[in-house]
Amino acid sequence: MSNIEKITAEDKASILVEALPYIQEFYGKTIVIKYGGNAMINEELKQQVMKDIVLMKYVGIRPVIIHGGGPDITSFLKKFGKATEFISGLRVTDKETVQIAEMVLAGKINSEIVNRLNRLGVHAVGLSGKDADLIIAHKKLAEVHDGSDKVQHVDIGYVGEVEKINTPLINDLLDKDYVPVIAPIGAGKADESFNINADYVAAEIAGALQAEKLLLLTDTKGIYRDFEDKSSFISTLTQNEAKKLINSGNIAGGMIPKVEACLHALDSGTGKACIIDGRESHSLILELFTSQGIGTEVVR
Ligand SMILES: Nc1ncnc2c1ncn2[C@@H]1O[C@H](COP(=O)(O)OP(=O)(O)O)[C@@H](O)[C@H]1O
Ligand SMILES: CC(=O)N[C@@H](CCC(=O)OP(=O)(O)O)C(=O)O
Repeated sequence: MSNIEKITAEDKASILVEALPYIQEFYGKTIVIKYGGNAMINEELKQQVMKDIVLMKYVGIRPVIIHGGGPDITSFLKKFGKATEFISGLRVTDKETVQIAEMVLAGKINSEIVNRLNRLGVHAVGLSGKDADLIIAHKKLAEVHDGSDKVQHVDIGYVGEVEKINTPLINDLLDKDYVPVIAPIGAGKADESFNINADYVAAEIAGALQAEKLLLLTDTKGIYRDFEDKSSFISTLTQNEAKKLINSGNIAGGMIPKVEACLHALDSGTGKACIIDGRESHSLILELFTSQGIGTEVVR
């Protein structure tokens, strides 16, 4: 007999009733979810994440999905014979790379997520930053930390920084009951495309919408003081500690944009920002509808 079969009818009812205060708290609220490429591991997990989003929608939450797809971009670059390089968690992006990134993010991953959500009974709409100028962007330089207080700025090509979000478009879609699914490609003013780290896009959108929460789904339990030491898990990370850990190199690679994104989202009016484990079954509904705090909450 599986564990779920051992749960009595009374247990099942009390699990549902325990969710009631959280359902009331989030009813009508906007929650921005960043669905990272490293959390898109297998069919079962992908489908669980989709079901969690559908459940959120059906209990009256306004979910907005920003997706990544870094590992898929890397494997397509390889097929085209192109190498991958990251600087401070950002992909070095030449003209061909931005075309491939746009093809993979807007063409492949976005439509896959939209289709899955629609099959599960919500009306999802896929957008890239170019649709109705959803994301206007300009060039971003990478910041390289060398352990001292000095920061070096490095040109990494067609990597963008968000300049403006078409907030009314997202609100219109939410008001009409659609679930927006957004690919992190920015529209440049000279007709160029920009590849933007999805964490930054999610933060800008969470701020623009004054979202209740920003949830970043990734492939670790959250943030560690020392990534090699699993006993150094941090459940609440302050801005001061974040800065120290980035400067010392303890927060590195793809975790840097995530932490910066959380701090920016909080600064621009998002209620809460959390990094949670997208590899854990139903991490979204556990985070939202139970008292079980999972992941790392970033605070000012
Ligand atoms: N201090 C840290 N705590 C947790 N993860 C860290 C830390 N420093 C670096 N990382 C790395 O950041 C990764 C998450 O970023 P990334 O691979 O870009 O994920 P995603 O595809 O979800 O955006 C983790 O898998 C881990 O390797
Ligand atoms: C500039 C930059 O790094 N862009 C990212 C965009 C995709 C992304 O953010 O994907 P994940 O969320 O899966 O990491 C990239 O090219 O990988």
